[in-house]
Amino acid sequence: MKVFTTRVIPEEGLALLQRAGITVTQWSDLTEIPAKERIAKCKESDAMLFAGGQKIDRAFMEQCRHLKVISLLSVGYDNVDLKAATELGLQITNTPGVLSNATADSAFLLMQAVARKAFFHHKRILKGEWGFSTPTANLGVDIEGKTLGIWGLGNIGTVMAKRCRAAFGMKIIYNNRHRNEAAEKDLDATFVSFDELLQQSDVISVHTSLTPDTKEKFNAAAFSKMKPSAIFINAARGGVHNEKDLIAALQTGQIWGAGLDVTNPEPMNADNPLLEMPTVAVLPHIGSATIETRNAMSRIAAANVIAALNGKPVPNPVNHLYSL
Ligand SMILES: NC(=O)C1=CN([C@@H]2O[C@H](COP(=O)(O)OP(=O)(O)OC[C@H]3O[C@@H](n4cnc5c(N)ncnc54)[C@H](OP(=O)(O)O)[C@@H]3O)[C@@H](O)[C@H]2O)C=CC1
Ligand SMILES: O=CC(=O)O
Repeated sequence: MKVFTTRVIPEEGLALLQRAGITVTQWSDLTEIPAKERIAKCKESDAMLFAGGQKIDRAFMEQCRHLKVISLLSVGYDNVDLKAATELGLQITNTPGVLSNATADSAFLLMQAVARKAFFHHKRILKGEWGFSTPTANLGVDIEGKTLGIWGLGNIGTVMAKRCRAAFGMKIIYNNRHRNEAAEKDLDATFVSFDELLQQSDVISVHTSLTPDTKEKFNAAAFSKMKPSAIFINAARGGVHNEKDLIAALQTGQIWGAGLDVTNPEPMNADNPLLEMPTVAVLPHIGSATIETRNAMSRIAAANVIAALNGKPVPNPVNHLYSL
């Protein structure tokens, strides 16, 4: 049995595949595998393991119907045409749960970096601009006791809420499509409408998946309803906010700051005005990028491949989610 991986995967997942007697071929180049090459590799393989957000569309999958599984090394599957996959009988799997802590930690880090303008100060020091500090200079804002609004209180959103409650005694409000009663009980979280979330939050942290419903939900209309002191955090997908509208909201003081682990497009251009703003912090989509977490993700992605190649039920299917 043969699996092709579109990026070099962490050691632990690789070892699991090899121990299961599967021949692993990896795309070791640091650039994205070209589309033609990807089809050629698919034709030689029984399974594919995808890392990164490369589009997996109907045209590609029509040529790869023989695959026993397309195993994603990610929890997000917005890059896959799930409807087409299911119609073509292709199993798609993901790696939920194990990356929730690391990803929430990146949102937590961004929240504090924005509140204290940490990235801006770091850039100034690099430029030799330590400067003369006065009691009214270099001021950020406190987080303690403020209201955190989570949009998408699922696995990652719940960890972010826990962290913020434990560290800063934040009051938690949230908006989902469905109420999360367990989190309401555990975190004393209050379900609010989307507009109430915008109006009441001091920090809004986005943790929804990217879907037609969530696409560019944070646009001019949404930013105009937020507090001028609000911090916007997005560690989900860049497509959930409209970048032009975010820039305008920051420039006109409609909101105070923004922390982004995800941008649209990725990578962000180095001349993007967001990178020059004192109350903005940007990370290059590193939410799950810790040694422990990426190894855990690779073990799960490998387990999905091994199950599929052995004709067993895959542990983490996502096909059923396309109709939700
Ligand atoms: N920055 C990074 O590196 C990473 C980013 N991610 C992103 O984070 C996302 C969330 O991951 P995870 O927490 O594991 O997923 P979950 O499925 O556990 O949580 C997603 C949440 O979003 C809610 N949601 C979905 N659609 C809507 C909507 N239209 N309006 C309001 N809420 C909605 C869901 O609740 P309900 O359906 O009840 O409304 C659910 O609570 C991933 O899809 C991925 O895109 C993930 C890992 C790393
Ligand atoms: O963005 C990362 C993911 O796991 O989804």
